[in-house]
Amino acid sequence: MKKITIAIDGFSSCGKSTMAKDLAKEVGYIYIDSGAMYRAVTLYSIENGIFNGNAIDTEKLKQDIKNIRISFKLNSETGRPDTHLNGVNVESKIRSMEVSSKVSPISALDFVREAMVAQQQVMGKEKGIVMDGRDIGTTVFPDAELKIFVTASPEIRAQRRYDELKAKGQEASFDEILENVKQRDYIDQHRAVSPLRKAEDALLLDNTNLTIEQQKKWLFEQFNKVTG
Ligand SMILES: Nc1ncnc2c1ncn2[C@@H]1O[C@H](COP(=O)(O)OP(=O)(O)OP(=O)(O)O)[C@@H](O)[C@H]1O
Ligand SMILES: Nc1ccn([C@@H]2O[C@H](COP(=O)(O)O)[C@@H](O)[C@H]2O)c(=O)n1
Repeated sequence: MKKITIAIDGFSSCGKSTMAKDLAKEVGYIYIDSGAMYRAVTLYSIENGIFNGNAIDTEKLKQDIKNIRISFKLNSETGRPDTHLNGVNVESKIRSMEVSSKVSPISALDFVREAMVAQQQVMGKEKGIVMDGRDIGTTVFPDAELKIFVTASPEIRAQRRYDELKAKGQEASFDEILENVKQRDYIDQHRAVSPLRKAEDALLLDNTNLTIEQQKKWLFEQFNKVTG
């Protein structure tokens, strides 16, 4: 069967990667979490003195960006790809609240986006890929055969993230998570370069009242409609 490109965009913590991973596994496609790439650049910036408080040394990051290598390696225990930054597994570190609170200003920088989008387009050039993010259907793969835009209420998104962190035994504050979700949505929607928005030809999915199984079934149906 001819392979297609699938772009899943939407607001933070609304279930994009859950849907994308499940579909990719089901149909044997590559899965790429583009948010993990921006998170890895943010972690690099935190660890290499590019942040002074919330101020970003953009000149240093501009020089360093070509030395930031991001790759994904399958974790045999979780069955999911782990993010590696310059050869080091940073999957756990990039999910911290510190990275979450700093990632949107980093991802708003034009030269950072240029570098990430170029890498993402190389990853998807053979098709057979499911990529989730904010600008996949609008900028990275504007010709994707299947585009989905996911949304859910901020409160339910924060609750899901809170439950996830609690289940992992990590410290979490619901209010802090809700604030972060709203703040990232705002910055992501209002940045000058590739702001978060629904592509005109994307299908809208509000999963506020859907279970993981229901949204999985819905996505699989959309995939079957496109691939025939
Ligand atoms: N329909 C759903 N009902 C309940 N929980 C869900 C649903 N979809 C996803 N989740 C859970 O919500 C949390 C966030 O989901 P996920 O990480 O897939 O979101 P995301 O949109 O990829 O987030 P991010 O923007 O941070 O990349 C996870 O714990 C996931 O298991
Ligand atoms: N295509 C993308 C993907 C992500 N971002 C930025 O990264 C942040 C973290 O992404 P998550 O998917 O892990 O939540 C996100 O808030 C965006 O700022 C992006 O700009 N483009």
